[in-house]
Amino acid sequence: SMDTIPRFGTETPHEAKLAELMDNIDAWGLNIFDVHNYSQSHSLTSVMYTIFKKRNLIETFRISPQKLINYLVTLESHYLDVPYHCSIHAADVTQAIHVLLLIPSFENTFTDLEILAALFAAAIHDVDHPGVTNQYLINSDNELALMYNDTSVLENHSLAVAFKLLQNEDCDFIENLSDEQRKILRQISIDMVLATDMSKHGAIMQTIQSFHQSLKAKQCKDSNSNSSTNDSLVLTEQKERVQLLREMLHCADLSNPTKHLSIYTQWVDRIMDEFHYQGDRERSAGMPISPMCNRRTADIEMAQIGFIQAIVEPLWQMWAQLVYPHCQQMLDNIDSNRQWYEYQISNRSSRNNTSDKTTSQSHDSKEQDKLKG
Ligand SMILES: COc1ccc(C2=NN(C3CCN(c4nc(N)nc5sccc45)CC3)C(=O)[C@@H]3CC=CC[C@H]23)cc1OC
Ligand SMILES: [Mg+2]
Repeated sequence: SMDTIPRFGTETPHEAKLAELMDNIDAWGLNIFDVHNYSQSHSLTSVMYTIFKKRNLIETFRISPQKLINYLVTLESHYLDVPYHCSIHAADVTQAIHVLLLIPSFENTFTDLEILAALFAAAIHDVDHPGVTNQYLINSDNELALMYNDTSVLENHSLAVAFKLLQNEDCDFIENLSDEQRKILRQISIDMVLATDMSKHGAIMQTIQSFHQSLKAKQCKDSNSNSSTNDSLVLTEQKERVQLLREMLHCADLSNPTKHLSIYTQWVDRIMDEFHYQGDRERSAGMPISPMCNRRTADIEMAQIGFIQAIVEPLWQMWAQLVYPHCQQMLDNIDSNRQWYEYQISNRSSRNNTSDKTTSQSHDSKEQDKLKG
């Protein structure tokens, strides 16, 4: 019954503190690491459950709250304890896409089913990620590369794991969706998660410019000029709405540099931990060491400046243009964060290097050791 389900989906002695944090669930500035700590390491469950309640999705799709919690807790437990691609990353990306969906331009754009699919895709998109890249799995003849013929190996695997978990009767929170709705949810989720493979980044950047220009042309000026959303995007084709959702999840997946510096640098520590563990394995296996993965020659600041300039800033500039002025904060954070890393580099020459900066995160490397094989 309802009274057995805690307010944020999981039992925690810090419910008051979690409530305070969840007041910011609609804000770009939510501290997902605090949510993880105060939810007893259930950030993905508590964020998803809170968003579902807030968006009234439990009523709209007659979802059993208990089955939703069962699914979320099981999904969360299938994220591995790796430095970056853990359940906190899934919670972070899910909360980010929730905020992007709140942008006034999209007030009348997506159906409830598309919103359900988008949040689901974000929550599942990296489940059971082993903390190494597709290329590493291919180069090391990993079972997963064999299974998926070297094609979007990690993304295919996460989708398969996530949908497998849904087959468990106790976790099937979408049982009351019609067959047609289930088919659409599955179709949109597959499309969005496969698009988080960075090998698809170029294709997304190719089409985004012309696609957004066509959308701006269609943008309807609301006749009632004093309404809050005087320029909402209305797209008649589901195909176009899914393309927008695909870009939105890709933006959310590449949103670390759009966050406040104190949050962003924690993600940098984590991704570099993960890349350096992979580089250690490549080195000891006599394999070529992948870009940014060699801890002995790592230039963390340069890698971030390259990541921002080559990938993150161009993508977010396209996105911000479409929803102007609603993503200015993201562009401002990207700019100040890039400048901070440039300042770190300019500061190197004058700073006497007494000790190397070790990453501030100490991670249990048991998941990484599994891969040593
Ligand atoms: C916080 O800091 C970070 C967070 C995430 C990543 C990721 N990086 N990549 C790729 C990006 C392109 N990459 C580049 N390769 C080469 N050769 N040159 C260059 S210049 C610039 C990049 C680059 C390879 C890794 C992934 O696929 C991850 C899985 C899905 C999304 C993004 C994730 C990266 C971060 O900081 C670097
Ligand atoms: Mg991924």
